[in-house]
Amino acid sequence: MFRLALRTHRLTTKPTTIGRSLAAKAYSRKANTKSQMYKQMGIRAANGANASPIMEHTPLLARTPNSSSCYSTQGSRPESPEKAHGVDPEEALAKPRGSWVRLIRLARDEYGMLGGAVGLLVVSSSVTMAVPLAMGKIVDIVANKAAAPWGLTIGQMFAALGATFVVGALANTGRIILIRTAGERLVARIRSQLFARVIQMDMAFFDRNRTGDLVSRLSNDTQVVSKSITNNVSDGLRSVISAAVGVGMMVYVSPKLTCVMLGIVPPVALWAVLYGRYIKRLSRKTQEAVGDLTKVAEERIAGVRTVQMFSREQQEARRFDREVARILRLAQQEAVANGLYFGGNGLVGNLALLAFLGLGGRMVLRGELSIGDMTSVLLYSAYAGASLAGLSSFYSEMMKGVGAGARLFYLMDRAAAVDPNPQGAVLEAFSGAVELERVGFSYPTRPGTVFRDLSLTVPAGAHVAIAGPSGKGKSTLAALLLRFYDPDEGRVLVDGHDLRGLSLAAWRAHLAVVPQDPVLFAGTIRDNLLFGRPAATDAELVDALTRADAWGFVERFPAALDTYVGERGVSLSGGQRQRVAIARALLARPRVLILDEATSALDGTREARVLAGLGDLPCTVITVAHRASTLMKSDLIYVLGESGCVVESGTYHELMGRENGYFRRLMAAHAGSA
Ligand SMILES: Nc1ncnc2c1ncn2[C@@H]1O[C@H](COP(=O)(O)OP(=O)(O)OP(=O)(O)O)[C@@H](O)[C@H]1O
Repeated sequence: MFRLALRTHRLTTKPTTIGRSLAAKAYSRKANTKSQMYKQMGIRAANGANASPIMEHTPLLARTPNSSSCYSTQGSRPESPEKAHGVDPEEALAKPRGSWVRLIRLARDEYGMLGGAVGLLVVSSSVTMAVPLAMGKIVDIVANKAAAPWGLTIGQMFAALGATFVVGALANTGRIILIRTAGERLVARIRSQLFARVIQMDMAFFDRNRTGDLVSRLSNDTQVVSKSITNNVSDGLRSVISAAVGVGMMVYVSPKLTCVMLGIVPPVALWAVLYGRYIKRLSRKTQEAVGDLTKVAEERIAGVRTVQMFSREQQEARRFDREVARILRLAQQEAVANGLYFGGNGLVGNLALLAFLGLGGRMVLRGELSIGDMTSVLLYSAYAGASLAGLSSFYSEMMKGVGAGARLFYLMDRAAAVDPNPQGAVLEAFSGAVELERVGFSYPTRPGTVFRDLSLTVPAGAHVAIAGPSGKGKSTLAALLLRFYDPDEGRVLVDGHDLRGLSLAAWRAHLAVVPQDPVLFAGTIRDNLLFGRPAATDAELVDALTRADAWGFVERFPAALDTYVGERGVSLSGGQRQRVAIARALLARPRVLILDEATSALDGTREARVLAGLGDLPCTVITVAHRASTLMKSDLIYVLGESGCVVESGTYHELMGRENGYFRRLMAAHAGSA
């Protein structure tokens, strides 16, 4: 079934190409010499006029590392300080992106709801603002035996006031429901958009940013932002309405008293602006600190086995405490700022009240003002004063939102270092031939060069192995083929096309990589396999597991394919995880399969069974391996050396036959250490 499916795969690989590459591969296993293999693959001999890239490269590769023209630059440049704590250096250099206008625009899909809420707010605020006037009238009715306004009886006046309050309460209820709903919808939308952005970021981004910080942005920052433009805007508008109506009514009742009370506005406004700016800075720092805290918690809980293995629970608890203390310090700074701000405001308000009572009392005594009017102005000024405080807290909350928003906008705006080129070419008939042409590469977070002038060719359908000492770039090759990174120099070619010209998603569909420590997702074995190809049937799952020598143990689990594998696949052994990951890769029907020490946890017999299961696959297989048993099965081996380029290439027997050859010494060292 699986084989049938492979044949009908949508990749319309030319039958002749497959046939030729398979025949070449089959033959090459029997062939004793490299020249026979190349000949069969249709590649001309090394000394021919039109030698293939492999053969052009061979004389260089045949040199020992000392004689190689490649020279080591690894670590030659000073390493950039990698991010250990706090902000991604790239982000720190990015221009500030948060502005309140942009923040408000985030909520454009909720403008309707927010508009409705504003309408209801006007109703409820109008009701609230009618209270002081009504109070003043009641005081005058009681103190001066004045008549109720508009010819109403006192009973009717109380009934009308009661009805007005009910309308106000209903409007307030509606406002709160609309605002909360708009806020939650906004959080949900920003989270979805942000996650979709983050999951598409290039690997350099993930090298710099840690999971916990990104999770914190998705959970905390989104909430701060949403609150600042829903609840906060609503409260701010209520303050604006209260302040405007309050001041208007004060002017209407007594312009003279109003002037005294308005004298406090300029200092309070200045105080509020200073406070808001301070809070904005503090908010950004707090969000970063919360990000770091989440980072530490996430990493240490995920790695709890290692923590306990080294009995480092206390140490890690202390590390967490340090992060908690950092947030606490920032919260304390905010508390002090808060206290000073509101304490100062209260003092100014009370001093203004004293001035008001002095002047107002004198006016009442002189008969310039009734007690009821003085009561009204007093209540309106209390409302207006509270609104001023509300306005400044609106400003500081907005600034908090701008601070948190900057962290979100950075993610939304960041251009991918690797262009996914969605309009790029799609290789419908990809043969599986891969070539690296004079590739130079260093990781963006670590300038020391990994590859310099690296060239190698992997013929279609061949089984090629990459060998070399640890840390010389074997896994990096897979990363370049996946376009997790683009080379700094040179090109990666597939069927002669530069990878950068291809649609990234379409290209990756041709490729499957199984790393040494593959990650399985929390779920069942079936869920994990279907990740490779969601439409696969059970028979195809079993076939892929059989090829990966995994069906034997899966079948014996009581729940078989429906066995839960735990987070990152922890409830499987390392070897079982590797084999399930190989099966998952096979289900993706790749034209190029990269096994990056993907069988390292298996014993020799099991590894041989897995490799035998892959033997007749119509795809190019690139294996990163140290073991002689794996390397022996390859048609061609490229050996990466100290110099960041290929130092030798050939079949296993050719390379082992070289007196004092690099590969031979490498294998001897490996055998010695094994
Ligand atoms: N994401 C990364 N960011 C920065 N440097 C990296 C990254 N991944 C690998 N490196 C560095 O690049 C170099 C090559 O690493 P790579 O993993 O390709 O080596 P390798 O040959 O596969 O090693 P091994 O045999 O130990 O698996 C190493 O010096 C490594 O420290």
